[in-house]
Amino acid sequence: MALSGVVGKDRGELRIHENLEELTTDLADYIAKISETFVKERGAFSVALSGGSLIYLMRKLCVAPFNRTVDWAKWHVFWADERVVAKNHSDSNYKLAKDVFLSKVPVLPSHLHSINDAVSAEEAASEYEFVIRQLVKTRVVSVSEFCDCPKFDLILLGMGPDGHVASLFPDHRVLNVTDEWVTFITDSPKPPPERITFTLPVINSASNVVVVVTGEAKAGTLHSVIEGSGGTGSSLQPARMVQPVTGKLVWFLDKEAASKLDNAKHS
Ligand SMILES: O=C1O[C@H](COP(=O)(O)O)[C@@H](O)[C@H](O)[C@H]1O
Repeated sequence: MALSGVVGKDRGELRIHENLEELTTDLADYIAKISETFVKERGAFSVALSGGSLIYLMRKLCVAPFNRTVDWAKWHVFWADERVVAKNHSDSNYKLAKDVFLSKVPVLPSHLHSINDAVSAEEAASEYEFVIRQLVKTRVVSVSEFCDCPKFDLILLGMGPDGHVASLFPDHRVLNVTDEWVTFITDSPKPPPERITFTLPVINSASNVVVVVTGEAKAGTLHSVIEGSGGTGSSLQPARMVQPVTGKLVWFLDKEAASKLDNAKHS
């Protein structure tokens, strides 16, 4: 049973789980319910994935009951960030998601919107934005009422120990990009260096944003992001900048990641 709580105005809902077994079940259930809502409402579900530990924590989506109850043919899968490497490279976020769960469910191959891995990071970012713009025109992806941005039904993020989300790293110039949907970096502090990433305005335009954080090693950063100053000096941790304009933000945590949160102690 997850402890649940709502934190400060822009910090969203916390779901704190006793162990990974509970977290993975709750996460799969939550994603399945959001997908059902959007498939009923508009006949499609647009979901953007990240890489890293998040993908392993989504693994229950490909087992019963979710493998049978989710309307996989209506899913359109995107990547909130991707490493600019070949699709069969062990660093590829696409490969990770494909290996761990996408190859085990009936998502249509034409609905897997991965980046072009044969061009430079800059070209891959601009081509990916073009692809998303076409899918906004055909309403596969909704559009924001507030800015020139796509409105994904769900964006799933992990958080690195430094507070990075997608490939938005602390103090990096990409945090200030507001005139592009997808941008690129060639100097990622975490290898590999070349990546594409959704920009903050795109993340904050989504209808739902889920951030999944596990393990004691991230507890200090998580405390700073959720209950502390959100960074050092004048720079905010990227995870703190995740503040959906009208969408819902939910944090899926295990008790180790949440161990430094006052909110967890008092729930
Ligand atoms: O490099 C990346 O790292 C983050 C965090 O990964 P984790 O394994 O510490 O959870 C991930 O969310 C991002 O998509 C990925 O490209």
